[in-house]
Amino acid sequence: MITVNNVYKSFADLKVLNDISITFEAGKTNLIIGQSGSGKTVLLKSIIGLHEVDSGSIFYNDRNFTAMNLKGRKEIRKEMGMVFQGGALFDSMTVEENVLFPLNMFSNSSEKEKKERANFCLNRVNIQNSNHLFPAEISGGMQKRVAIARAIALNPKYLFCDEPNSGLDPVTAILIDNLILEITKEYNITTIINTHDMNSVMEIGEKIIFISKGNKVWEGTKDGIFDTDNEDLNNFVFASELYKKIKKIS
Ligand SMILES: Nc1ncnc2c1ncn2[C@@H]1O[C@H](COP(=O)(O)OP(=O)(O)OP(=O)(O)O)[C@@H](O)[C@H]1O
Repeated sequence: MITVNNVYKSFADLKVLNDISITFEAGKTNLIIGQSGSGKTVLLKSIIGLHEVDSGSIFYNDRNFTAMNLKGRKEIRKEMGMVFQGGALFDSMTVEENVLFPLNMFSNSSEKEKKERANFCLNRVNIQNSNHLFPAEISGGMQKRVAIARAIALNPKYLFCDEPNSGLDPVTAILIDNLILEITKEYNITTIINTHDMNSVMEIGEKIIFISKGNKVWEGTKDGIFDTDNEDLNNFVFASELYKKIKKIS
């Protein structure tokens, strides 16, 4: 579980996060949604410690991450997996080397064990016979799967995904979403996903948090999202013609 308590964050005069409090539960896909510029990435980066918050606190289970020194944070970082926008694989490394990277950084296992673990993770995301290929030689969907394999290499307790299916066709996007959902359940991970994508919300959103102009204005389940009176959320959800039609039908 990750708990965000009364977090504020500004850049000079720009107030980006305003009194944000959220509980992200383990074994669930927690989706942060909101318009471009609403503060989703700043929130995610604050949670993982890439931004220092101005005030408030972030707890990993009962551990106060905000109050920790670098050494303490490093221990918690070992428990985090990350899938960034665009996959963010290292272009100069092969598929296998990409997945070995966190193992080489943080694990004391033998070379043989690390290789076995990398191959287990690649198998888990259905990547076979591609260990020697470079990211430029595989499709966007495969790149995302390799990024997920790399993110789970160290058996994370916490998984962070920033727009994990950006740039993918709708069918591949749903496969990636479901892979993240399955892994979350299988390993009881606290998973936080930033997304604009209403298809992801409907496919895998177990807990949904809607951020607007740096404020948390709504949280609930995907079923509740169509019944809300919140005008900002309605504008976001029904921005596409498809969802306007769904609203009319339901
Ligand atoms: N390092 C930074 N310095 C100054 N301003 C920043 C910084 N990072 C983000 N911002 C500003 O904070 C606001 C929120 O940005 P953020 O990237 O969190 O939005 P977002 O909701 O993730 O948008 P998108 O969905 O387009 O990625 C924006 O106005 C952005 O310009």
